Amino acid sequence: MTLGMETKNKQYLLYGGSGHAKVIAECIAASQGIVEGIFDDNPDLKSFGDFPFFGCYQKEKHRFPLVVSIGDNLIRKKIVKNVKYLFGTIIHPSACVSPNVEIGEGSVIFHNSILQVDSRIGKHVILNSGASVDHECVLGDFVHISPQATLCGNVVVGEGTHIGANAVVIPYITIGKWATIGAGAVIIHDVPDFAIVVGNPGKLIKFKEPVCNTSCLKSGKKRQ
Ligand SMILES: CC(=O)SCCNC(=O)CCNC(=O)[C@H](O)C(C)(C)COP(=O)(O)OP(=O)(O)OC[C@H]1O[C@@H](n2cnc3c(N)ncnc32)[C@H](O)[C@@H]1OP(=O)(O)O
Repeated sequence: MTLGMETKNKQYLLYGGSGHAKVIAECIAASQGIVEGIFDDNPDLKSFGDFPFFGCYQKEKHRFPLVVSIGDNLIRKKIVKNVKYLFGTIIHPSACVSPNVEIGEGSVIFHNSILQVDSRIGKHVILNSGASVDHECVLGDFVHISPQATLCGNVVVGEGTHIGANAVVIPYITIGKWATIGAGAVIIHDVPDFAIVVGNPGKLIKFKEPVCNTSCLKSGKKRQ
């Protein structure tokens, strides 16, 4: 599925002046879309490349689909909760995306990544450069699949989980929510929520502390 035609002349906004934003901007340009401006809440940031820079998020300027251009999954989730609804989905023309997939709003699919048949990816997901998500995978919201990572068929990844660069997950594995898979790990067993797993074969080294779930995000407090 090539979205180049659908994206032509379409206008977008970005939220987050990061390296990740630069890649998203190039994806938009490659699809002949237009970055109309960028928000960033950092008061020290005064400009971002040649793009119109708006500073802090302003609801009234949110007139085009927005992409939260921050790689950190938890920060991305916090931002999404605080902006009005209108999100864009960006797919670089070099990505190989089956026509039989579901892609949630706000998700970005970078250069040369692959998304195979009957996969479902949630909202605000990142498929980074050259990531490969094979048939019938299910990815929750706010997942990040890093460059060159490979999910074999029928892998399930929970909300907010980060799969590190070049990691490999064998078929039928379930990875919990808000977990981290280290760069280069090979995952051959299921991974629990909030776990950090590294190495080949993947070994659980610790759990994230403090553990933070969606209810803590709602209340703005960290779970004890
Ligand atoms: C375009 C982009 O840049 S997208 C971003 C892509 N980013 C990534 O892929 C980064 C993935 N992150 C990692 O691999 C990190 O090392 C993490 C998250 C797994 C661990 O980070 P931390 O929690 O800070 O752990 P820390 O660095 O303290 O390491 C803990 C132990 O695990 C080991 N370890 C850490 N990462 C790895 C890894 N990827 N593979 C093997 N062992 C590892 C460390 O050597 C250390 O071992 P030791 O206790 O025997 O000394």
